[in-house]
Amino acid sequence: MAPRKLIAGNWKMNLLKAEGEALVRALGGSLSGTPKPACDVLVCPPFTLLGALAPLCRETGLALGAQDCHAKSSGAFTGDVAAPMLADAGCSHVIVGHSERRSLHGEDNATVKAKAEAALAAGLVAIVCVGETEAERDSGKAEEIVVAQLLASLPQGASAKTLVVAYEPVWAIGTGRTPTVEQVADMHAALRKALGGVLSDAAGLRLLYGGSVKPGNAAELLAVANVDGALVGGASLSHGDFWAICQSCG
Ligand SMILES: O=C[C@H](O)COP(=O)(O)O
Repeated sequence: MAPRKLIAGNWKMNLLKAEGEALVRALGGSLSGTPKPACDVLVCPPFTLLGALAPLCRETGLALGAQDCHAKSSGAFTGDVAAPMLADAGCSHVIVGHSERRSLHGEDNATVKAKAEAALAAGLVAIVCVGETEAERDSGKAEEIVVAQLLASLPQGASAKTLVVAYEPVWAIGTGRTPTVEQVADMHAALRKALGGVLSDAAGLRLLYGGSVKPGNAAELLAVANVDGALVGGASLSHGDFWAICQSCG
């Protein structure tokens, strides 16, 4: 049986406290109404808002996640945040290896794997992101490249309960462009197959699609085989848009 869908909002470096609280209250209000969406809903605000939003999320049934963590559990790493600190702040999830971390902060697969292992050790679910650049897509080898990226980024000891994988084509992030449903289906099938070779419960692992998910394309993308949810950037900053995407799960 396919896993229950997960719609995750990655706020990136956006929203101040009052705006974040208003968004979480609005989402919580929608979640408590009917009909209930056929998905779990996760918000990933900036670090500074986690403490303030944790009680609100708990009250309203929203899951709370962070956008990154350090690979070490403590130490002299000025400006970084450790996975146990995120758990302590009330997070259940953390995104690691987002393409913006990979490209703007030079994070390679080994770093992403170490961060994901730190997340698991702290009791968090790691959302490991992978995806090809436009040049890699044009080379005709996108599936091969992304599968290799995933296998090199996977934490030791992961299971469907502790790991989520997000496929985000770099060229689709924030651009308004999306792959065809066939391209998404082929990539997700390839990722599921590769995961099947290393995890005994790969069938139950959530594989998210991310990259320009909007209310207008969410239903089509979420209906693709092996797509178990979405990682939403820009559209997660609007209650109306994000909630419409959640409702697209059925
Ligand atoms: O983490 C989210 C992705 O980077 C997608 O961002 P986007 O929905 O703004 O394209």
